[in-house]
Amino acid sequence: MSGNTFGKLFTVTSFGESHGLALGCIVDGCPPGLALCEADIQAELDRRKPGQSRYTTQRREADEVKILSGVFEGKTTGTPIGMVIENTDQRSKDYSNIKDQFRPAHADYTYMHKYGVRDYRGGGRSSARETAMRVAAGAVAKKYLQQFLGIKVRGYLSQLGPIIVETVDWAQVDQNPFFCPDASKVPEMEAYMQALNKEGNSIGAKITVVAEGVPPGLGEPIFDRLDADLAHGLMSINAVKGVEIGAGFDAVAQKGTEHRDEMTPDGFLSNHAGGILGGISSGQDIVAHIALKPTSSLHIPGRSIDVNGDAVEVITKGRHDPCVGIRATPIAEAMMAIVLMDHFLRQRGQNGGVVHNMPNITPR
Ligand SMILES: Cc1cc2nc3c(=O)[nH]c(=O)nc-3n(C[C@H](O)[C@H](O)[C@H](O)COP(=O)(O)O)c2cc1C
Ligand SMILES: C=C(O[C@@H]1CC(C(=O)O)=C[C@@H](OP(=O)(O)O)[C@H]1O)C(=O)O
Repeated sequence: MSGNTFGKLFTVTSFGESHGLALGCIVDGCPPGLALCEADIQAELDRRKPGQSRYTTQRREADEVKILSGVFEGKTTGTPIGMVIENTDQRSKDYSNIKDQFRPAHADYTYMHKYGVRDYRGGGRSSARETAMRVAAGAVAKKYLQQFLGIKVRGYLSQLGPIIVETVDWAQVDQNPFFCPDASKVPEMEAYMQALNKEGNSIGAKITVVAEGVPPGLGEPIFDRLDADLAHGLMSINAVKGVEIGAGFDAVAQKGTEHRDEMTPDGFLSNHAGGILGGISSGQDIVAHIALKPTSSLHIPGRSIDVNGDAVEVITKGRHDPCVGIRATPIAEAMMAIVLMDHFLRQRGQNGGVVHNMPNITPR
């Protein structure tokens, strides 16, 4: 299988470049009978699309999705679901002066080493524009998980540079351009981003993503552990430099008595494990955090080399996200939903379902 496909039983293959004609994906493995229409997908795409606030890239794309196949009379048929989005606002000329130069921290240098040729119009295939298709595929998984299993996947911005979010009110997440769950932090974020934009610099961010209602028993014990697959899915998002499940790196400083999630007949007493034990879901909320690096394309000159190996100063024109994390919440949700959907199908294939004759441990 090529590196352009993700998953084992619920697979997502994407194609397309940022400045090409279109982006598309094929979602294979979705069971028949799920009511699905373009509006279901569009609602998720509209959360991710560029050009919606002054704190994101000013490239303006409608990201209007067309479903080409796999849906008949409003329901999935079980055959591959093909979806496509046309690119309309490329402005490739902005990149002509750096076509032979490598932007430090972007993928230009490594793509050239791997392929010996590079689509220098924008980020080409390395542009996070590709994540539109993950969001489209994730919308299918999200809908199935919610409708047939009662699983809800949602996320939020938990840190923007030095600004840490401590209070989570889910109702506020979609009410501001940051996906911030604490409205009282929004003015601080706006002021921070305005100062950053003036400086022409970029900043990192952290996203938290949570799946509620996941039954115990999803996952695999060894290589394809649910946490390993989640880490793969989340780390596969552009600019992600770290993934934590549950306590993550905080576990280093914890003692066993603090970290272990004790159980009572009424449920777990804490969730440091992030809902996964031995690679298998415990029935608690699945909690993951991702760290996104600051955007590499900057108007501030940076030292680099060109295709001949000569020293150059790179200045990137084009339109860029000053903080890529601001738009990453729907993408992280999509990747978590895709992984859970894949493991649900695997569990159904091997065990015929997810309900076992187990003591009734109520998830916290
Ligand atoms: C939602 C989102 C938007 C992004 N926007 C930009 C951007 O405008 N300019 C840029 O240089 N990088 C942007 N990136 C990051 C690049 O796509 C990424 O750094 C590049 O593909 C290299 O991959 P790596 O950072 O994972 O090594 C964005 C990433 C995400 C997730
Ligand atoms: C277009 C989108 O974001 C792009 C992500 C991106 C990058 O390098 O990742 C670089 C910029 O675009 P280009 O490919 O033209 O350089 C962003 O505008 C989008 O998300 O739809």
